[in-house]
Amino acid sequence: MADFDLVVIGSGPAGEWGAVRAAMAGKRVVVVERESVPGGTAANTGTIPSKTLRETALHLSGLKARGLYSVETTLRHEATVSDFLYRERRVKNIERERILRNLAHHGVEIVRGTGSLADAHTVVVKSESAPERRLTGDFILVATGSSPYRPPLYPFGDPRVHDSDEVLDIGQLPRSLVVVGGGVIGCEYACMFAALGIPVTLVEVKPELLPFLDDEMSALLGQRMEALGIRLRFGLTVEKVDVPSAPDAPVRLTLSSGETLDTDQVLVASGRSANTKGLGLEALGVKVGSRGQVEVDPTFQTAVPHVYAVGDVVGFPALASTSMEQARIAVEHAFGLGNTRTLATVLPYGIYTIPEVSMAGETEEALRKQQVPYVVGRASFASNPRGQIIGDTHGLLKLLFHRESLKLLGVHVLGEQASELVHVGLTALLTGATTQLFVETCFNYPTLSEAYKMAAINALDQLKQCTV
Ligand SMILES: Cc1cc2nc3c(=O)[nH]c(=O)nc-3n(C[C@H](O)[C@H](O)[C@H](O)COP(=O)(O)OP(=O)(O)OC[C@H]3O[C@@H](n4cnc5c(N)ncnc54)[C@H](O)[C@@H]3O)c2cc1C
Ligand SMILES: NC(=O)c1ccc[n+]([C@@H]2O[C@H](COP(=O)([O-])OP(=O)(O)OC[C@H]3O[C@@H](n4cnc5c(N)ncnc54)[C@H](O)[C@@H]3O)[C@@H](O)[C@H]2O)c1
Repeated sequence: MADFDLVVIGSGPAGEWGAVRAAMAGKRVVVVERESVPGGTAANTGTIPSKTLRETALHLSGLKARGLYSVETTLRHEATVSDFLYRERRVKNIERERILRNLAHHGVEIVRGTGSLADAHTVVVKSESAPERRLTGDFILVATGSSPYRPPLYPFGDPRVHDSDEVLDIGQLPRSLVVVGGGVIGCEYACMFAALGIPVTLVEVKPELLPFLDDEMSALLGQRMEALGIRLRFGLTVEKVDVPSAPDAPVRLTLSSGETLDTDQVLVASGRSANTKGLGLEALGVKVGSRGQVEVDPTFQTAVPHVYAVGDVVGFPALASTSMEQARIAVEHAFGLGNTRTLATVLPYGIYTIPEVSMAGETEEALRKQQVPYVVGRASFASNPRGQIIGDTHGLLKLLFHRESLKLLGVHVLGEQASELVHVGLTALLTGATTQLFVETCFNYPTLSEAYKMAAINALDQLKQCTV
């Protein structure tokens, strides 16, 4: 008999929730983690730290007060790096403790060390502080996550050049910053540093920000980022990086256009690679892609039936939210638990820029491509009493409905609380709701959620079907 029913490699959101789901069903579970702290990217270098820093940046900058009092406040005081990082350190420690409690509460053992697969049922764990261990399991869950991709052009290791892990260890706030990559990480950090009053330039090789967003929302986000003081340079890449030896001298980046940018610090956010190196997956017959991502079927089973892989290690969408769900589905599939067979068909995206953007379902561009007839309903936060009260007058809720059935097809929000607000629309999408749901629902007043009713009425108005 194997030592465990399930051996999990990695204690990020995928590993934690996969382990807990199996343990809740009475399975014997062990989690192998190579770091001295649990929680992976989500707790330590990604989700939780960056979202905490966003709140700190908003607080230190007094930015929220600007909309309320129409005053151009500068920083409440000259923020130091320890001001900036103080809450980030606190919140991530609390999250690490929560994970340890959660695993202990469900009787999940944690083994410290780097895991690799010796065969399809055996994980070898190596660490500098303990003898090698061999853990056998009926099933193996690979949840090893991802790491920042480091293009060879950049001299990482220099205190002025960071990836998204190292930016959490900066010695001092930059006097100016160039962010390379206008993906989610690049946009979120560009906004945070700009909110602190730091001049930020963002260089993105594509012609727009976050092309998976609805075009209107992507353009609106770009406008709001420019209003925050961020210089957006699209369709360009960095071709040369000169880092002078004098620590105070600026770093010089030469762009593909020939333009040069002198900057105090650089943040490179040009994608991530899956953590599969040294795991021994290929030797077992498990396929991995160009950035290391493991190939899985919709139940997250690899080519080796009792080896599953979930979270960032399988690539897109590479979110903490989806990683946890993938782990639940994999474990339920492995042990024949529950009824869920695949990941939900509609997934939300929450982007914690300033302002936030969130979406679920289809974009206008996708509907046009599929030749689906649709009508758009918009409600601006400026015409929403709560929007006026909180001073967020640039926000927008945009709903896409099928032109004939009036079924909701897509929800897009930009503004304060967008990543929370989207859930009303997400639930409506998952239940196949139409405009009727929003028109007939009594929303709390004054709230931003009430914008759903206004957007639905706006859509009906355009079809001349308004009944209210
Ligand atoms: C800056 C940033 C901001 C983000 N913001 C958000 C957000 O707002 N919302 C959102 O949903 N997602 C966000 N993400 C993405 C999110 O953090 C990841 O999708 C999520 O952490 C993936 O979870 P995971 O469990 O697959 O991997 P990870 O969290 O990376 O955990 C993997 C774990 O496996 C361990 N490990 C790796 N190899 C081995 C080995 N051989 N042996 C033992 N242990 C090993 C690692 O040490 C790590 O602890 C963000 C990411 C970044 C970088
Ligand atoms: N709120 C959230 O959900 C959240 C927040 C942060 C990160 N994440 C996750 O983290 C992952 C990684 O994010 P990321 O932003 O690093 O990667 P990404 O792949 O999403 O974006 C990288 C961007 O860099 C650009 N780029 C690549 N090389 C370039 C170059 N040489 N010059 C200029 N631009 C270049 C790409 O065109 C792309 O837009 C994402 O998959 C995302 O799911 C999620």
